[in-house]
Amino acid sequence: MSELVFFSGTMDCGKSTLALQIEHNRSTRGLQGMIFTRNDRAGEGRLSSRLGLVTDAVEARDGFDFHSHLVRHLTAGGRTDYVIVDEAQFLTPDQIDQLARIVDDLGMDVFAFGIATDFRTRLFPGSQRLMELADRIEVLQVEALCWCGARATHNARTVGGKMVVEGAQVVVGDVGEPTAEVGYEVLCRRHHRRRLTAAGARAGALSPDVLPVDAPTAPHMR
Ligand SMILES: Nc1ncnc2c1ncn2[C@@H]1O[C@H](COP(=O)(O)OP(=O)(O)O)[C@@H](O)[C@H]1O
Ligand SMILES: Cc1cn([C@H]2C[C@H](O)[C@@H](COP(=O)(O)O)O2)c(=O)[nH]c1=O
Repeated sequence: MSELVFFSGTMDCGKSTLALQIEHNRSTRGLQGMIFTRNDRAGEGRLSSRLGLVTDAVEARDGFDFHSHLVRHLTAGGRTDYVIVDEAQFLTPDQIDQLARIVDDLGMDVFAFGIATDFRTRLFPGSQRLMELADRIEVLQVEALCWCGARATHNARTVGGKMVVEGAQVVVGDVGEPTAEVGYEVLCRRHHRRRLTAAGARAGALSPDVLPVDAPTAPHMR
């Protein structure tokens, strides 16, 4: 029975790497995949992983119809056994419905990869629809870590190095580039709520305002 599977996790937890591994394992067994993406950092029509692997993909622009694309391909004599979609959070709910139709009407597995929530901790519309329709939701096993060492569960956006909670939902960017105008950092919920990034924590530790270590501790803080 074919399935719509949503592989979800924070930024930088290995989603694109897993997409490329699934593609590799299936294609080396003679299966034929159709790979889609939208707004990959490596540019149009590319699916890239931070491990350095990259492959060509069909860019799903605004108004792109996945189901019609597959039907046209099959009608022209093409073959497709499974579908991979990276950066699925950027798709519209209608496009996710098209992916479900590919599973149900064309009998293909569809593997969709994406982050669930944006920098404000709100679901992306495409991810919300995937959660509503997917046969299975898989949370990636490799833990991206917050600077404090806890599992990172949320994505923070920084502008000029400072964490922000307002702005456009979609701004393509990367983690680990603190000098970029717009950057991202994965955090645990506690530090996302407190808006405390690694740079903020470092600055706090160096601040002359912090109490000396031998200062008496108030009872409620012990
Ligand atoms: N130099 C490296 N050595 C080993 N693993 C790395 C290296 N750089 C990145 N990675 C791994 O790649 C993961 C990011 O993979 P990627 O597929 O690009 O993530 P995602 O698509 O979820 O944003 C990191 O969590 C890390 O495990
Ligand atoms: C949190 C958040 C992220 N984005 C963008 C930034 C990246 O281009 C992608 C996520 O890519 P990854 O392969 O999962 O690292 O999404 C965004 O546009 N808006 C956001 O709120």
